[in-house]
Amino acid sequence: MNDILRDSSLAAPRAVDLLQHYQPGSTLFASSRQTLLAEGVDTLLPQADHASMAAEAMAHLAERRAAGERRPVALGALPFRPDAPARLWLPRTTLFGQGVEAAEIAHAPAQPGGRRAGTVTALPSPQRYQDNVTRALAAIAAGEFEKVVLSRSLQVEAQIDLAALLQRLARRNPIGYTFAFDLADRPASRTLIGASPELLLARRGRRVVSHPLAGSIPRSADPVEDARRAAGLLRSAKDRHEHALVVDAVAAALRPFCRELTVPAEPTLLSTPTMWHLGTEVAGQLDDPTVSSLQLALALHPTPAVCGHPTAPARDFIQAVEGFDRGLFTGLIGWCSDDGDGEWAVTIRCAEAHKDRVSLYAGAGIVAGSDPALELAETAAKLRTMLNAMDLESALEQQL
Ligand SMILES: C=C(O[C@H]1C=CC=C(C(=O)O)[C@@H]1O)C(=O)O
Repeated sequence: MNDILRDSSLAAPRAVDLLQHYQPGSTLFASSRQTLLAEGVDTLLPQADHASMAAEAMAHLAERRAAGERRPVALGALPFRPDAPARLWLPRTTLFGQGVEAAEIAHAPAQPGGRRAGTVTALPSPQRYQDNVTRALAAIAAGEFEKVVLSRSLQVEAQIDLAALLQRLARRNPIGYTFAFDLADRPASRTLIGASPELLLARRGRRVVSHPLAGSIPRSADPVEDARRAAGLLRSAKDRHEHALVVDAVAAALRPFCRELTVPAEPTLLSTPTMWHLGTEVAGQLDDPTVSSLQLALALHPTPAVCGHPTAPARDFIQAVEGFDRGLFTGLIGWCSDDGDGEWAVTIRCAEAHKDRVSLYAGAGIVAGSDPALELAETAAKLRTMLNAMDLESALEQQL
C-alpha cells in the first residue's frame, strides 16, 4: 500500500484517495461514515454456520489485538441462504479513511467501468419473471405469505475495468455503500462489486442504526414527473404496507438487544440516481455493548426487504420459482472491528465479476396489489445502477 496513505502523522486519508488506490485483488468498502481499504488474507474463516463463523472471527480479532495490532478488522460477504458459502476473513493490512464526501468524489476521474457487451443471458427471462410475480400474487391471495422478494439476474459478457467501475459507482452514489470485495478463493478470482443504498446495520459503541428500504419507483429524467412519482410513492398504501413489514421485522429483531429503540412512525423518501425508495431509520442503544455489529447484522438477516414475510414460506417460494442461485446477492457485506463496531450493507445493486463475465442482480418486493409489468420495470431500473456505471445501459436496453 502506498506510503503516503500509510503516514500516521497525517489525518485519515480521504475516501477519494483510497478509491484511487483500489486495485483488483484488494477490498474496499466506502460509506459516508468511513472508508476502508484492505489487502491480502491473513485468516480465512472455514465454512460453518454463520453464527459460528462470526464468533470465530471475533476470537481471531481479539488475538490480533492482544498481539498489539491497533484496530484489527474482519471483512465479510455472507450469502442470502444460511447454507450457501460465506466469505469472512481477516485481511493482512487495513487502512481506515474518511467517509465519502459528495463534493470531493464529484471530481474523481470517471472513465467507463466496462466495455463491449457480448452475449447476454437473462435468468429468468423477462416473461418468466412476470409469470413468477403472478404466481407469487396467487400464493399471497391463498394466504401462504404476505410478501416475497423476487429477483432476476443478467449474465453479460463484457470487459470490466473494476477500478474505474468502483470509482464511478462511488461518484454516482455518494450517500450509499460502495464496495468491491475480492472473493479470490472462489474459482479463479471473482469480485463482488456494487453500490447498495441500504444499511443493514451500523454499530458505534452502544449506538446501533439500521435503515431498511422497501417500496420503490424508478426515477424519471423529467423533474416534474420525477417529483410526481416520489409524492405518489410516499402516499401509496401498497408500498407503505410493503415497507412496514420490513420496519416491523427490523425493530423486532433489534429490540431484544437494545435498552432504547426509536422507530419513526412514518417512512421518508430516499433517492439514488435510478430509484426512489421508502426508508425508515431505526436507531437504538445497545443493552450489552459486547454484542458485535456482525452478530446484530446476522440477527436481522434476511429482512423482508430481500426475502419476505413470514421468512420461511417466502424463502421456500424463492427457492422453488426464482430459477437461479442468488449466492451473495441479497446477503450482507461489510466489516467488523475487534471492539465490535462495524458497518454492514444489504448486498444489492451489485454484480459478481469474473474475467470477462459479469452477473448483475435485482429484485423487487411483491405484495397484494403488485403489478407484474411494474415489478419487471422496477428490477430493470435497479439493474441500471450497475449498467450505467459500466456504460452498458444503452447497449442492453432491449434485454431489460
Ligand atoms: C432487492 C432489491 O431491493 C430491495 C431494497 C429496496 C427496495 C426494494 C423494493 O422496493 O422492492 C427491495 O426490497 C434490489 O435492489 O435488488
